[in-house]
Amino acid sequence: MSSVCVHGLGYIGLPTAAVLAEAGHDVFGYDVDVELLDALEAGELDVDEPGLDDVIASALDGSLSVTREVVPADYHLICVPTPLEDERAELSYVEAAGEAVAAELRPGDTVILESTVPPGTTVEVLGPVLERSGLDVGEFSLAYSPETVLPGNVIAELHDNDRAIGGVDAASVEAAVTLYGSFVEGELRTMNDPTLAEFVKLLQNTYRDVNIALANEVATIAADYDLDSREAIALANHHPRVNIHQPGPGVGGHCIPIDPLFLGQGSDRLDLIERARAINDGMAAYVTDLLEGELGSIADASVAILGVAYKGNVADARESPGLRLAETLQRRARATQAPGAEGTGATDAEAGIDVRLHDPHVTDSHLALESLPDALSGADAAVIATDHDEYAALDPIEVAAQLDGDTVIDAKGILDVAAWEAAGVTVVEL
Ligand SMILES: NC(=O)c1ccc[n+]([C@@H]2O[C@H](COP(=O)([O-])OP(=O)(O)OC[C@H]3O[C@@H](n4cnc5c(N)ncnc54)[C@H](O)[C@@H]3O)[C@@H](O)[C@H]2O)c1
Ligand SMILES: CC(=O)N[C@@H]1[C@@H](OP(=O)(O)OP(=O)(O)OC[C@H]2O[C@@H](n3ccc(=O)[nH]c3=O)[C@H](O)[C@@H]2O)O[C@H](CO)[C@@H](O)[C@@H]1O
Repeated sequence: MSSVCVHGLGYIGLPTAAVLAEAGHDVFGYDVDVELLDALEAGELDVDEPGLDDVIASALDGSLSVTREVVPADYHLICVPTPLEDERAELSYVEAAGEAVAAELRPGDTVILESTVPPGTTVEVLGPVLERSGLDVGEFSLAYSPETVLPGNVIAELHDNDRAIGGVDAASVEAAVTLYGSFVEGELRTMNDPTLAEFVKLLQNTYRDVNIALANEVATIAADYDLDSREAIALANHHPRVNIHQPGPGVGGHCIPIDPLFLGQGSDRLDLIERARAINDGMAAYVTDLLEGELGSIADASVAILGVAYKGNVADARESPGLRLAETLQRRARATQAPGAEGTGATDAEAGIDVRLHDPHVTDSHLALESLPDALSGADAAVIATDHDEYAALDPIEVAAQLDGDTVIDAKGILDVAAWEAAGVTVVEL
């Protein structure tokens, strides 16, 4: 077993550190966020992921220790953020982690980058930073191995997913295989090229984004033919080589709306990929059109948005389709009231629209979330923007009694339309 220093104890790094400890390694978890380290040391876990708190708690009782300084280790695993800023991947966190590793790097150690990055980052950005240690690549091992876990199923996927491993040389591949082989039950797919592994990771999320854009466009076309898009997609998917994804109010989360754009960092050939982004982002305007179609005008409407988490049964509201819809409704209402006033910063009250937000999972105090009765009470319409189980289980008779109007836009296709229509609700599905 080896010593492993994990850099970045967020959504990816903390479970990875815990699973490595579970596999018997001596794991040191390092993060620049001191409050996070304090909370971990105090055993105060704030994780929104099934089964994760138990795994982390038992790792902290075992061979996972929180460290306030980067320590020398056989392996350094870098799991720091790589946000998109001004259309570029912000790599300063990777560089900072690289510098901290360089200060402790010893001949024979292995550095593995797990963060999602534009192709070329491991070799062109991280490698040179690590060489500030005085060691050349080759004297230490260097690899890229992307994380592919699905939020909501992290622990299982950490173990079960196949893993791409791209090393700068055979020794780097071998070192990374030894580490991942200690806890991964999926296939380890190795390549002597970190850039290829970086590219493959981006392709996976790009495939999903483009496929969802197809589903979203199909939904708008099906509506023009008065057809149920989900039924049509399900029927089309019976073909052995067809797998169209599901339409929705947009694509959210910290990965899929962002990662495809990383492909554009070293290439100006993105075309379909950028169009897919625009189609997915444009679903907020399409849902707004649907509301206008039902309500006539939204300028003075009260609309309850049910769901600001980016997807069902999670608490993460990053790149939230529900919040994008709220902004789009407000912009459209302003433009409707005073043509040309779009983007002038007029308030809701001036525009007359009342957008209420509800989410049973999200706890962000900045979002002015309302209780479900407050959100629904007297509203002209409700939009299901997230496929939380709680929304699928809503009682149509209760909701119909709370709403003033009778329109529900089911942008996630989770309601039993017959039951809702029997309760007097007009359901518009995507
Ligand atoms: N969240 C996901 O579902 C997911 C899945 C696959 C890949 N990824 C990728 O993994 C990477 C990490 O994502 P995340 O969701 O865990 O992010 P996160 O924001 O949850 O956690 C990152 C952590 O890194 C810490 N950090 C920042 N700079 C640091 C430094 N120099 N040294 C040590 N710690 C530092 C932050 O304080 C934070 O706690 C990103 O590149 C992301 O795109 C995320
Ligand atoms: C290739 C892949 O699987 N990658 C996963 C993805 O995780 P995720 O949680 O971001 O992915 P999704 O569950 O797809 O959700 C994204 C958004 O798309 C909407 N959606 C989804 C399906 C659909 O048919 N129609 C939709 O509209 C959904 O509501 C939500 O807003 O990225 C992680 C980080 O890289 C990966 O680690 C993880 O493997």
